Amino acid sequence: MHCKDQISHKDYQRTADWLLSQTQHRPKVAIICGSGLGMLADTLQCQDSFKYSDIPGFPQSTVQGHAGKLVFGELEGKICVCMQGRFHMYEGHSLCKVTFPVRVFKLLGVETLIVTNAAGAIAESYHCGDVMIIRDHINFPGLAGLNPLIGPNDDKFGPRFPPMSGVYDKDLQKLAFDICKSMGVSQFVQEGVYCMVGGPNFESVAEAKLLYKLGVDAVGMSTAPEVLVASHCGMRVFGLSLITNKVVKSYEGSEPTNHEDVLAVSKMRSEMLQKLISGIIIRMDINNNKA
Ligand SMILES: O=P(O)(O)O[C@@H]1C[C@H](O)[C@@H](CO)O1
Ligand SMILES: Nc1nc2[nH]cnc2c(=O)[nH]1
Repeated sequence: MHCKDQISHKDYQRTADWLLSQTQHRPKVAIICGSGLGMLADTLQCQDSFKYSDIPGFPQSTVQGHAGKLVFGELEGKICVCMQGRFHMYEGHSLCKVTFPVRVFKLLGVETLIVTNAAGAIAESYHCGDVMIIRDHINFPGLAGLNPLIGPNDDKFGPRFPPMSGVYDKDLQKLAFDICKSMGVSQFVQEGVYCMVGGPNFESVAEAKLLYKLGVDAVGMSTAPEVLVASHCGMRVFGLSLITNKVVKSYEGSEPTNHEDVLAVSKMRSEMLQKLISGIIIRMDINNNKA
């Protein structure tokens, strides 16, 4: 299926040019914040902040826990741009709209994309409040033909047939582990496979059992499209899932999942995630990385 919104290179460029005319910041790192995780932007100094509704061409956020602001700022000399709120397919956005900011970031000069999300645990050993470093993903909508890269390929961004093996940068994963160790929070840290489903409903028991059999560790409703588009245009990618709930895999006696609990757990872990992500950004140079 072809993306229903045709977006041309000029459209991305127009938004990028507008942002470049409004801020002196020239970010090398972009962060997309998941549900309830937008306070990561508060770590940035010398902020320039724009409501999505004021940015030409930008989609609008509709989900509780997604503030709908783009924040530019500095973290110990590293210039970053942070999305306080992302766009989801289940809000009715086409995947081109969901991933629109990523291509704009590329045109701003961003080289590294950090994505965070709230996700439900499928793995038995995971607990609420754990942080999962994403090793790989399963893009369920993509496997069924819902993919932001469908349609004419824009060669200025990347190739027609991009590889998706090794998308999540190994050096950044190792750096994240090291930082968690030095923060003394290794006991909360997992590493695994994130699966994107379309949402907005949480999983039925049978779906949860299926995901378990497929080797999924955590399930959510986002992230894979942004990661695909970032990787297609040559960005380095790092991703974190905050485990906000255990997905119900039994017909006996479990509490159903709800968005309020997702937001409550996000709030509980917000400080740790802030420290972890700022640590990664600050130490990227030490590891001789690109940003
Ligand atoms: O934006 P993310 O993926 O963090 O949000 C997750 C998926 C749904 O939007 C919401 C469900 O509570 O949290
Ligand atoms: N699909 C899905 N998305 C989530 N986001 C946060 N928790 C969940 C969950 O259990 N399932």
